[in-house]
Amino acid sequence: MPFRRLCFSLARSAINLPALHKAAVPKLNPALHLRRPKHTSTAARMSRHPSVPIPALEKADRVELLRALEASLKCSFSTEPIVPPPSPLILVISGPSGVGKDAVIRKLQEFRQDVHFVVTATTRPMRPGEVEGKDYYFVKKEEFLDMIEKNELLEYALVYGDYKGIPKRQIREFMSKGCDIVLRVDVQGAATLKRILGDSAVFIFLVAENELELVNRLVERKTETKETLQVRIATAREEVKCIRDFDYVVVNAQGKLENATRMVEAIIDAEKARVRQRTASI
Ligand SMILES: Nc1ncnc2c1ncn2[C@@H]1O[C@H](COP(=O)(O)OP(=O)(O)OP(=O)(O)O)[C@@H](O)[C@H]1O
Repeated sequence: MPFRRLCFSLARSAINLPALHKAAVPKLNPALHLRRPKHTSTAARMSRHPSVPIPALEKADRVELLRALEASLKCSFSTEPIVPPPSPLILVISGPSGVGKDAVIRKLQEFRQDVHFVVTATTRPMRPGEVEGKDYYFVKKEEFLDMIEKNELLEYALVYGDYKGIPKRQIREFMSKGCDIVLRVDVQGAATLKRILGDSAVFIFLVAENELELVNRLVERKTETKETLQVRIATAREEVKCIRDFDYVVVNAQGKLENATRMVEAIIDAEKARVRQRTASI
């Protein structure tokens, strides 16, 4: 006998249930039970599912029909959800510098309220338009080293001469609220996170449609010097070779930011529909 049916039978025969987990007892369908006529015969009183002839389907009143079906199957139809709510996800969004990681994440936050972008701590200087606590936590090098010392970071790295790291506390806090978590890391960071989180997180690699567009985007952003531009382009060439280590690749084509963001949303939806859910614990 399936476990759920066994629990239900125990409840029916008034055996003491407190030791059993409450969630294991199916909820009865109130619509059906409220409208049940009172049993009159002794046999009917002895049975909670007296035999009721199944009425003709075309003419039957829906409640009567369901009651008759319950009776013939000798159990009530449960209103418990068939599958539990999906687990919160950890999404790791990575890709070469300038590909549009920040831009996609910003859009994603517009589309979905239940996504929390974990704000990375960094020692790099603030760029024009960036907001403390929203884009990054801008901290001094000494503060960052202190966070490393106290094991407060899930992952950290020295990127182009500046430290970047992911605070663990934020992830725990928002996952416990049922939010999906978005981590934004460079490709080197994604490799580290893969070692730490394995298959418990979803790894997405963002690319431009071609190298020329990526370079254009970096130049347009006007945040780079000639030297850093060269380093970023050379690094991007190497990073693209890592696509195979990711679960998904999303093309963020020129002028198609919304399409790329919708694709990330579709990935989230698909992950939520997985039979074997990923379960991350930090
Ligand atoms: N689909 C797109 N079409 C046109 N421009 C875009 C697109 N996506 C992003 N951009 C622009 O490209 C530039 C780089 O994007 P963004 O800063 O989000 O990249 P990033 O991957 O976060 O870079 P980094 O890793 O260097 O911080 C920004 O000026 C952004 O507005």
